[in-house]
Amino acid sequence: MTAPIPLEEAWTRLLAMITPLESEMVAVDDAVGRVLAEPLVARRTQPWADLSAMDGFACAGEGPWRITGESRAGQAFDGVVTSGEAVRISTGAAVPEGADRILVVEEALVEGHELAATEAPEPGRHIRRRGFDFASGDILMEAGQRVSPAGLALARASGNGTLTALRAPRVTLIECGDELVADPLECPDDRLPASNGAMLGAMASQAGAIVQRIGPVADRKSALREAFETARGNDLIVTMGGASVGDHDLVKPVLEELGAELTFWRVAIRPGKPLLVARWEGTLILGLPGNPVSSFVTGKLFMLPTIGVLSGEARPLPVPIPIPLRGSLPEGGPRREFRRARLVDGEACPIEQRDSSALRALAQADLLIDRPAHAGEAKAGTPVPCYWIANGANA
Ligand SMILES: Nc1nc2c(c(=O)[nH]1)N[C@H]1C(S)=C(S)[C@@H](COP(=O)(O)OP(=O)(O)OC[C@H]3O[C@@H](n4cnc5c(N)ncnc54)[C@H](O)[C@@H]3O)O[C@H]1N2
Ligand code: MOO
Repeated sequence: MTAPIPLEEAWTRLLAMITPLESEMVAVDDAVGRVLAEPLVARRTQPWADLSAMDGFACAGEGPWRITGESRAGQAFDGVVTSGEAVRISTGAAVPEGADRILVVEEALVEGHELAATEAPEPGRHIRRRGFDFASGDILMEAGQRVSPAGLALARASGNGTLTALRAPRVTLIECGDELVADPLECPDDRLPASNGAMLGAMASQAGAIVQRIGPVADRKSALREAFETARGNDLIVTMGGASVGDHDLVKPVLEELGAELTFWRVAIRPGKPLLVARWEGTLILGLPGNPVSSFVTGKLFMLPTIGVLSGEARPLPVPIPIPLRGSLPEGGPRREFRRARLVDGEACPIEQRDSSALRALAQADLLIDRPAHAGEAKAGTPVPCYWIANGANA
């Protein structure tokens, strides 16, 4: 048996075997979660004219002024404002030609058509200049960027109805184990409701994948082989469980029988050591360990980046954020460890429970603290690298 490889080497070898998928046109309203294949270019200028940022009066020169009309959002004043004149204006309405300052309603004294100010408005104040946000032809988002809800709004505001994105990856998740039961309401005491498929399925969907789930599959080679055949042709197959060295751990032997090419097996991380990466025809295979926390951590560290590269993400690997430690951490062990932690008052507070089957502690964790192998003791207040996992009270 070969020794587990370091995480960085595992990432390098995994990323090297993934090719991004093809691109297609997508309606912007369906584009959230998709990754741009081409930059998003503005097709209009925003704002289209100088606009008022406040409700009040667009004034020319220092007051007092005479009110000569109104400019509303969507219905601009079509005259010119000359010195000593003003028009009523609403937020988002065009500032008429000649007006050089906005007097807000709260500081206006109106008597009939006469207008004075309790506070003299500064020239230029509360005016949003034409094109200050973006101008037609500007690149607003780069290829490789995932479209967020704000990105969708930007695409619409910039006059785009479609964009070019990579196809969403098709991912099949297979969970295996004789002890697993699909229906949590119908689970005898000596069995276990399957939970990893649902958890990893939700993570994959959130990452933009089209998810199919198979299982729970019995610990029989023929059953597992059949599951792989059903998933054949997908972009990615993720198995959970059966990845270790027990007599019933069948993922590796079945993949070998199917003629899959094993890229590596076992990574020097805790939890998650028995991770397997292979390729079967054009399909990538990730074999995640079955312990639920191990499944989650390897899902975060390997499945999501794989989906990220397939989807076209420019930066698929998780980015650590340094967060000061609450309390201290003892010296690290021989395996690089991902410790669950809560975010409390801006500090990373490690959760005592480290067992890789403990789902309650996982569901309470906001963060994974990345502890290098043989790390020295970390004292209270030391910034430690953390990955945001959004499970806990701050999700
Ligand atoms: N002799 C050794 N034994 C084990 C080693 C080792 O190096 N030598 N590694 C341990 C580590 S670390 C892990 S992690 C596990 C991984 O085992 P498998 O991937 O083969 O997973 P299983 O044995 O099938 O299951 C482990 C555990 O998780 C539960 N499980 C599995 N699938 C699901 C699911 N879909 N939903 C909920 N829970 C699931 C399963 O019931 C087991 O309790 O191996 C160690 N052993
Ligand atoms: O490495 Mo296993 O994933 O700890 O329980």
